[in-house]
Amino acid sequence: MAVKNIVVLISGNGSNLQALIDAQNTPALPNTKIVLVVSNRVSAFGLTRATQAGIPTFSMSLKAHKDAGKTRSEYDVDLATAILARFQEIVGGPAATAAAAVPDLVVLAGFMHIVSPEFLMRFPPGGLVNLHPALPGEFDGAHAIDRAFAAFGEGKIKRTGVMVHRVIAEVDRGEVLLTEEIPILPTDTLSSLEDRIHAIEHGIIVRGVKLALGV
Ligand SMILES: Nc1nc2c(c(=O)[nH]1)N[C@@H](CN(C=O)c1ccc(C(=O)N[C@@H](CCC(=O)O)C(=O)O)cc1)CN2
Ligand SMILES: NCC(=O)N[C@@H]1O[C@H](COP(=O)([O-])[O-])[C@@H](O)[C@H]1O
Repeated sequence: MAVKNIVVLISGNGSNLQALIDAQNTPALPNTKIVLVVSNRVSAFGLTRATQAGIPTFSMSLKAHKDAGKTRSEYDVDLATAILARFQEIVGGPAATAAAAVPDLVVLAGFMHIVSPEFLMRFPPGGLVNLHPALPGEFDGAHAIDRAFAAFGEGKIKRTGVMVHRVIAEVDRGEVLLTEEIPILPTDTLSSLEDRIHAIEHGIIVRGVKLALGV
């Protein structure tokens, strides 16, 4: 069976990317290869992780696009175009087949940019998944862990969680592939909760990608 080619989008530390790097082409994530890592922040340490693993990378900054007088929509088109062009260079093969090549899956692993329909329409439907540190329908968007901890402090919740979901235009509302509840303990600080969530994320992202690829 042909190897499943994965592109990972990041914005920061890349600990979830590292979990995928470590799992690729192992029984946890069989017959897979991360072929490209892309960041919207040039300073993302995840780019270093990818380079250390021998994985090609590039970054594209929204700020640089805006400084050049380009719109957010133009950034999204340019980003998708660059991802596909670089992917086709890497995947190779005869020009005709290379041009048709698209990633088997694009994984948003801490990618802190809301992608527009102009971006999504350039990839196969269902071809992107996202890891989000909250339960379905709760704390959509950025800073989900902080918001969950604040809600716990107000007595509104006693647990939070993480999920892997398909990416659609509506943020964090795509089909849920995997979810896991995480209790919030009375002794928790924001930091201890973050640590427990991150540890669970590193497992669920691998299982979620495995599920999404059907490997
Ligand atoms: N169209 C979609 N785009 C993205 C999704 C999605 O489900 N649909 N998931 C997010 C990941 N994410 C939560 O899981 C998320 C990331 C970032 C933001 C956000 O508010 N970003 C701001 C910039 C914030 C910053 O730069 O620190 C923005 O894009 O203006 C919300 C949710 C990935 N994209
Ligand atoms: N809304 C998306 C979001 O908040 N994603 C979160 O960013 C972190 C990235 O960590 P990493 O760079 O170490 O993988 C992870 O906690 C992930 O759930």
